[in-house]
Amino acid sequence: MATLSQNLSPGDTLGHRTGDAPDPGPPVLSLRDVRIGDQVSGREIVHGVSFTLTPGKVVGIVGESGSGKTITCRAALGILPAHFEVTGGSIEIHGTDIAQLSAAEWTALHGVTISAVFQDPASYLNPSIRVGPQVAEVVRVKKRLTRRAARRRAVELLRAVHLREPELVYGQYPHELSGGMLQRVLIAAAIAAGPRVLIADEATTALDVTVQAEILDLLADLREQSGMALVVVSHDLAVVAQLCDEVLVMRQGDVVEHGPTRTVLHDPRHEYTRLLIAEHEQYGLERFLDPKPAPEPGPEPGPKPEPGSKPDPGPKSDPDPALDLDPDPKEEA
Ligand SMILES: Nc1ncnc2c1ncn2[C@@H]1O[C@H](COP(=O)(O)OP(=O)(O)OP(=O)(O)O)[C@@H](O)[C@H]1O
Repeated sequence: MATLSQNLSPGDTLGHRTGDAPDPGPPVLSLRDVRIGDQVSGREIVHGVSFTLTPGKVVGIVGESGSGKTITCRAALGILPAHFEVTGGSIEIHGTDIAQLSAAEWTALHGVTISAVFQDPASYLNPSIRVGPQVAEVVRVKKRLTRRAARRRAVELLRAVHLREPELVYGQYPHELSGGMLQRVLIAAAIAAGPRVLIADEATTALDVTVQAEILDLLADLREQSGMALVVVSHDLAVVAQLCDEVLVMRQGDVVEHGPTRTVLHDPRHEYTRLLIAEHEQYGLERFLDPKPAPEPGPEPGPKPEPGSKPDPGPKSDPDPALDLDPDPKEEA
């Protein structure tokens, strides 16, 4: 699969690139013992979530329905429902406590530093506006491009998320596109301003298996090529096994288990995690946990893949200049 943002130069802000020595850099997002309460019922909904995202890192959040995954993400995005509030702990984006941010500062961060894709893309797009201009608007506002440059950029982004005939898609209305196409449009809009963190909340749940696999590849690509960090919320342990470095297992507002994905999925400590894994095994989770051994060793065999390691995606194709996630506005305008 072609890759995204491959022409970021080494000094670009997104930093981490495939093949670099691991230098994660300072956290882009960190949650410390975050508690969230519902002011109406007086109930605490989330009882302390902590994790740290450095550039290029992918953290998964799994757990049963209603366990607090989405609310936790919404807290990190500063978009909690009206009667919810962070009642304890702290959330920092690039070292700044979000409790200190003004509305204008949030507006500046959204899309540029932190962005999100949720399930049900249709509800996030305006049905009466063609999809291309909706993506172009994000670029125009966040990257301060002219209308013409923003249009060109939007088409590039639609191509980058592997929509065939991006020019045609640009002029289509949401109802003319399939669920998978809409989800790609939403991803295009979410990555349009080159965010350092993308929160993907059940972003592939509604899609068929093939489209889901393509979108997961796309997210993995973005992470590898641009150093974008990801929070992946999913019911599906196979998604987490494929994509995430670390996983949190939530149940009823508690994090019952948290650790490297491989460790948690191979050696679950909590009864609930064991149950989740047992439920998934019938759907072939082991495919992702135990990738096939490497083919016949050559003269200098590489290390044997550890159980649970991600399959080697193979060499990346040549950089495509159209795929720079963070173009210089001066050049484009
Ligand atoms: N907008 C809202 N208004 C009222 N209660 C809400 C709202 N959003 C979530 N809740 C409640 O907060 C709790 C946590 O919900 P949340 O959506 O975070 O769960 P989740 O783990 O993401 O579940 P799912 O996997 O079903 O999306 C639940 O009890 C839910 O009913």
